[in-house]
Amino acid sequence: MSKPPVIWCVGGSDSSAHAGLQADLRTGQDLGCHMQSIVTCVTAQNSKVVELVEPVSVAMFDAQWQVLLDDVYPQAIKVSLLPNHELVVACSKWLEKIKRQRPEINIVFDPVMAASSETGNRLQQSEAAVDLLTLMLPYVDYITPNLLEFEALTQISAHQAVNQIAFQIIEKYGVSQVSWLLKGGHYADAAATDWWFKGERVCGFSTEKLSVHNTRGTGCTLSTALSCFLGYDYFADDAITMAKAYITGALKTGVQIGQGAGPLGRPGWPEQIENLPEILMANMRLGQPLPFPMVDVDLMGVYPVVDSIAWLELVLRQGVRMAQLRIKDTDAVGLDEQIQQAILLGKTHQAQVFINDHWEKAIKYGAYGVHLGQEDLQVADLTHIQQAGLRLGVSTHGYFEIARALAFNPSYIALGHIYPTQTKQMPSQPQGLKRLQHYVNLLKGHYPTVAIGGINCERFAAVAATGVNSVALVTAITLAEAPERVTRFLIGEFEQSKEVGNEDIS
Ligand SMILES: Cc1ncc(COP(=O)(O)OP(=O)(O)O)c(N)n1
Ligand SMILES: Cc1nc(C(=O)O)sc1CCOP(=O)(O)O
Repeated sequence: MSKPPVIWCVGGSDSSAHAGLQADLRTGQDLGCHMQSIVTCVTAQNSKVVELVEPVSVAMFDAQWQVLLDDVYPQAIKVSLLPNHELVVACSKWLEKIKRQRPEINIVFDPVMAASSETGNRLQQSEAAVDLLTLMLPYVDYITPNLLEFEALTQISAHQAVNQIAFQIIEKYGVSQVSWLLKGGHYADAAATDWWFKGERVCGFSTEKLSVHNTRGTGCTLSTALSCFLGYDYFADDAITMAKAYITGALKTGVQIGQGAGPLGRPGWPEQIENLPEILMANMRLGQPLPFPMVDVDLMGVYPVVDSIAWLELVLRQGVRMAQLRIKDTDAVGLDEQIQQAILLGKTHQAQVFINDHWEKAIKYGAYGVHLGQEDLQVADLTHIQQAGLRLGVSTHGYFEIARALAFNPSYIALGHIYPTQTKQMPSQPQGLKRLQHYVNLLKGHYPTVAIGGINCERFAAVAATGVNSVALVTAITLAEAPERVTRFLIGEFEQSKEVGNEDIS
């Protein structure tokens, strides 16, 4: 069994366990991480009041860091409540040391200043906020203030255009490694949009604002979930998408414990498609409100992606019912003729033949569907493709791209790349089977799925066993010694995996 990521949480003990370290530990446990803690203070609080806050001594604080460091390095560190100035100074020294030794460890800082319970003491002495950013920002990768914390710490108004906020963050703190995640729960909008600022990059993660009562620990839970997903090595945009989906699920499952607002639920790995945020980006085209026509899922299965009519004919003759013509050269001789022949072959074999990239020609000649990458989605005339009755397949490489693709209501979603591939230079690491399984679980019953990238005869059965609707292959077929036999073998394997899947259900 693979080891769980180790995540350190630096923060205060909350006797009610609605927020603070107790909420952090439950979140990490829920996401399969091993959580370790560095206590900054003990608080006596319940769902209604913060009665007393007692910081630990700097000696105790240092001893916790040292003893953990003597034993193991974490994959990520989440820092939250630092109740006084001495502990802010001590924490920044530890972070400096760790960043010097292991710059790859992600540091997430949730600058807690006050509890959201109705009455009581401030959690952080006001003098601790002085120099907080100066001391912490050099070592932090993510900072996750809510609107009130953001304005109090930066003196930048959160009530202005997001490009203006981005500009002022750069003006004040320079362009750095720091990602600012400005949480939108306190805005008086119908939507809860968290804005991510990193240098000039601005991106919104938006969900409908939920009208729920049990909201204690929202900030702790979001920042811990983010730390956990970073600990699993997800990219920043994927980890933020997942953390937002997680917090939405947690808000929906909150429980009334005590007399004030109760704690959030712990909804497990984000696999509910309705909890994925809508992605908002400048210059990103709006989604496609009407769905594209559906594909016939029963005809999906083995999905060869080939670059010539000869190959297309070969695979269709073996019984393949879904295939793609992928000719990357826009100036290829006879491109129009090849696309027309591909469409005709699809009709002859009653197969779903997709055309990669060349959407205008696909429309012109009446193709069954087109397959587009994320960049193509920004430039292709999707309304025209849809009105012409073509299906749309979309490439994705993680949660962020999946969330973005959903706005277009595509006919299927391709998930890549699962294994290392020789066919194409990929900017990211292979996803592997575990991530594929999560994506399939997320999309099942909503969108047909296709796995692609490095899938060969040996790996095929394990990929099919995830329940993915289709497996796309290039070299497993085109470099095979006996491509006809391999294609038929894979068709048989896929049919068998469906039978096993059906047995599982019954
Ligand atoms: C089924 C399937 N999935 C992914 C791709 C890759 O498409 P794209 O992102 O457009 O990259 P190129 O194919 O253009 O390299 C695909 N073609 N088919
Ligand atoms: C064309 C393509 N797209 C990918 C993606 O992840 O989007 S991976 C890939 C190459 C697939 O080829 P092979 O089966 O030879 O590895």
